[in-house]
Amino acid sequence: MPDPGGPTTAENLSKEAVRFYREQGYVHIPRVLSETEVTAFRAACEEVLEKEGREIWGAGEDEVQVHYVAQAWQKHPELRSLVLHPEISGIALRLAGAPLRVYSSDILVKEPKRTLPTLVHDDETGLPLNELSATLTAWIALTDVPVERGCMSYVPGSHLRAREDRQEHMTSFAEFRDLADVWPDYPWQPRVAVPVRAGDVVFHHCRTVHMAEANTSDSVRMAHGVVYMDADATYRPGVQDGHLSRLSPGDPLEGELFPLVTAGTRQ
Ligand SMILES: O=C(O)CCC(=O)C(=O)O
Ligand SMILES: [Fe+3]
Repeated sequence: MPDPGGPTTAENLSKEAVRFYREQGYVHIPRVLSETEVTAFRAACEEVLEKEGREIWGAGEDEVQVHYVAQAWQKHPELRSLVLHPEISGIALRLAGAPLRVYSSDILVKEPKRTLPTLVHDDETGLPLNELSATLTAWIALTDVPVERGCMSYVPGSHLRAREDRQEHMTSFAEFRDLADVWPDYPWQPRVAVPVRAGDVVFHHCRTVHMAEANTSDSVRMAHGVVYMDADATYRPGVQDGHLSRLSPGDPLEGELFPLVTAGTRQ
């Protein structure tokens, strides 16, 4: 895909990038954040990590895939402005081609030398939501992430696979099925590793199969994952839905905890 060279904005995002995303289920958008923004957002993530502590994605302290802080955007004003960043959310809107709301944001850390690969999954399985069609994740790099530091990899076109090859939902982690069980063709699919520089963003559809490498480098990998959901998504009891406990099944997710993303407005 031609690279325009300067910063990528919601306005100058190419039609090729949108087409690539719709066909492949992911797209790497270079230079969305400036160096100054990366420094500020990374500092905010470090403050939240320090203050809130972090949870483990993985089997235990010796088998960490990722350290994370959930709902991070509600824990620091700077991170609220990251999830509502006009270019990131504006690009998400153009890729999705449908109205979106912020669902969640996670700080995603892989410590050097001691983190395992992130397991193969798609995001739909773990989202406690109905009515997903355009829902996507913006994976925002706040450090350089070459392959050796734990970059993301994607199975191109996997968001378009048949329903019988997907685990659409789970109500507990015990239900989680290995992807090769769910999708017998998975082991023969190509995977594309996407190394990124700080300030780049990779977007992926909620059904796109993805994973991340281990961090075998000497320094930390810091990223921020923002899930932008279909604006009319409703609650479907599932995993990691403690923050939705005031909702009943089928309720819309609205209001200030799930802000609508609007093109071109700084909020
Ligand atoms: O950061 C990682 O290693 C995994 C992140 C992920 O799965 C996601 O953002 O959907
Ligand atoms: Fe994911």
